[in-house]
Amino acid sequence: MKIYFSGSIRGGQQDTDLYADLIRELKQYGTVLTEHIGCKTIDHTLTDQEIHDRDIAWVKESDIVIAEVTVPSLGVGYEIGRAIDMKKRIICLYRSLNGKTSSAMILGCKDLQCFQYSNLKEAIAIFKTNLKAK
Ligand SMILES: O=c1[nH]c(=O)n([C@H]2C[C@H](O)[C@@H](COP(=O)(O)O)O2)cc1CO
Repeated sequence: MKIYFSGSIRGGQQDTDLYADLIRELKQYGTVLTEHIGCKTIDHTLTDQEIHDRDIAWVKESDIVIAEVTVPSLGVGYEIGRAIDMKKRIICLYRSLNGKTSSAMILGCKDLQCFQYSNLKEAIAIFKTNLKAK
């Protein structure tokens, strides 16, 4: 199974270490196409168009999109929208921080499987229940 993991970069990188942990867990279920999202170092060798075209090609190639949507990100929202149009299975994970929740455009979309969680242990349990190990 090919997994497109989506998480904030320019929207804010405060959760990058958590993304790395989630990606490490997801590798038990398939190939993660976007390991760079768990890495704080940004590759400045690619143009914005190259990043966009590469990532949309990866979304197309993927069997499932798993998005961590706690940090609001235009790119993550855009990828989710494109993946919906491509009829991909999409799981969104979000944490409630300071009483804030995620967008109604995510939580209210019936094409998405959204799960609230608090920590890595709970995310691991969500993966176990909803994904098949390879
Ligand atoms: O350098 C990048 N590399 C990259 O792969 N992306 C993609 C993957 C992420 O899931 C998403 C993050 O969007 P944003 O940067 O708007 O937070 O966009 C986004 C950027 C920068 O916008």
